[in-house]
Amino acid sequence: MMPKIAPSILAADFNHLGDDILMLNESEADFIHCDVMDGHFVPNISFGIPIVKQISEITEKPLDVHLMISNPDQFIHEFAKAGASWLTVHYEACVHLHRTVGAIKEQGVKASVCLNPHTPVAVLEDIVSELDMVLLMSVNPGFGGQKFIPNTYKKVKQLRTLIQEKNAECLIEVDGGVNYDTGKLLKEAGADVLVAGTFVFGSENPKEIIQNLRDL
Ligand SMILES: O=C(CO)[C@@H](O)[C@H](O)COP(=O)(O)O
Repeated sequence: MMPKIAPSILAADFNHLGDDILMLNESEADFIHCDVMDGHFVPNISFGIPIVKQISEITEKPLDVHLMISNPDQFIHEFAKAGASWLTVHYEACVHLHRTVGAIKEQGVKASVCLNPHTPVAVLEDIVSELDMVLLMSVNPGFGGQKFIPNTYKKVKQLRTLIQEKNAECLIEVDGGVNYDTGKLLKEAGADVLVAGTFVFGSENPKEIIQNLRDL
């Protein structure tokens, strides 16, 4: 099956963000991936609710909002109101993960949980059947343009096995260092959604890159 492609606007040109969003409307992108960073859970600050809201006003694509923040429960309602179709929280940031997932669903938003590179897939055993998506980080979260961590291929396969064992209906998304080479191997390992920032926006022709990633 063709992977879905979620360009990460962290690598977009923020002086012309509107133009990049309109360009994505014309592309084959399946989602727009929005990386929200708080300078506490991750060592970087990106953007927050007002930017997500403004993007939602002009995009035709579902917004896939990745919350790299501490205490995400505090902001679920606000991000849902701002137009998120998908909300991803970090396993490592949630003490009561089951409650947090329930709170996301109560807003009518698809619920997703993210694992950092060091967190084993097995921690999701008792929650995977409640999830719409799992996001596997293939770099340490906080920055675009980092090198892909190859252990991710094994985690994708383990997660696919877990999803099958539990009869869950849950997409596998991978984020960080995605290009044609890593993207192809991720697809073969069983990934459903590829997030790509630098590879898309660092190119002369982002729409072509998105198309080619889908056709891998
Ligand atoms: O969440 C993150 C970084 O924390 C990612 O979404 C990156 O933004 C992916 O960027 P590239 O590795 O594709 O540049």
